[in-house]
Amino acid sequence: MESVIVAIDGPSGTGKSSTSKAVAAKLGLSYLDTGAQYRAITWWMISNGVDVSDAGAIAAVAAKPVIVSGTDPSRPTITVDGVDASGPIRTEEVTSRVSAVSAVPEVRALITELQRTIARGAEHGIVVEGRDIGTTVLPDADLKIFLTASPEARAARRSGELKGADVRATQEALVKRDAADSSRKTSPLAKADDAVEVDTTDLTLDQVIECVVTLVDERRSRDAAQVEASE
Ligand SMILES: Nc1ncnc2c1ncn2[C@@H]1O[C@H](COP(=O)(O)OP(=O)(O)O)[C@@H](O)[C@H]1O
Ligand SMILES: Nc1ccn([C@H]2C[C@H](O)[C@@H](COP(=O)(O)OP(=O)(O)O)O2)c(=O)n1
Repeated sequence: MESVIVAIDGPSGTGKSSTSKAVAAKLGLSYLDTGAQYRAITWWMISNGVDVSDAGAIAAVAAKPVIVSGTDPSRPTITVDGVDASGPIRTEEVTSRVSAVSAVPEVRALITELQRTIARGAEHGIVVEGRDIGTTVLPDADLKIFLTASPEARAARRSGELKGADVRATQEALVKRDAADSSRKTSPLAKADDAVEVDTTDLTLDQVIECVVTLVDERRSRDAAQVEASE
């Protein structure tokens, strides 16, 4: 089977991580959570006393942390300087600061390069999820998906995860982060022109997974037919 690269983008709570992991596991592909990488560098900045409202200060030290992502979809990992960061990157403190850190062009250049290296190294192909994968990181991806869902549905999903969190406050924080991620100058959250948009508001997670697996299969059949026709 030919290697395949799938880019899955969209705002927070649309189902990118759950869908990407499941699709990668079903199809025997690697999996990369690029949001976790931006969270990891944000955690490092906070832990090292860097003023995250100062883009210059962030840029000056952006190359220091060594971020390593494990790409097995059944057990994704992330370390910073050899330390497991999977817990600390999900704190409210990191979530509220990640948009500022990830808007710094030097940070994006370094992390984008890391993401391309990981994608190139994935033997059987990879599902990469984020905000700018289809537009900037992997513009030649074989399949691009853009997931959407209503702010209400996304907030309900997120507050279900953060046990006891207030849905309204969660929705406000989420909408604010989307606005910051969509309006930054460098590589904003955006749908690529050739991405397939899937509104997940009224779909179950299983339906979304099935939809993406079908799109990958269709893409592979189309490629196989083209190769046959050219032989
Ligand atoms: N289609 C769906 N219907 C209901 N819940 C979903 C759906 N997709 C994802 N979820 C749930 O919503 C939460 C956020 O999903 P996640 O995959 O982390 O989104 P994202 O990576 O886009 O932020 C998770 O708890 C997940 O199980
Ligand atoms: N390709 C990416 C992925 C994430 N980011 C930034 C912007 C996002 O608000 C943060 C966190 O992303 P993450 O996917 O972990 O966020 P959620 O799981 O959707 O809450 O990272 C980015 O700028 N570019």
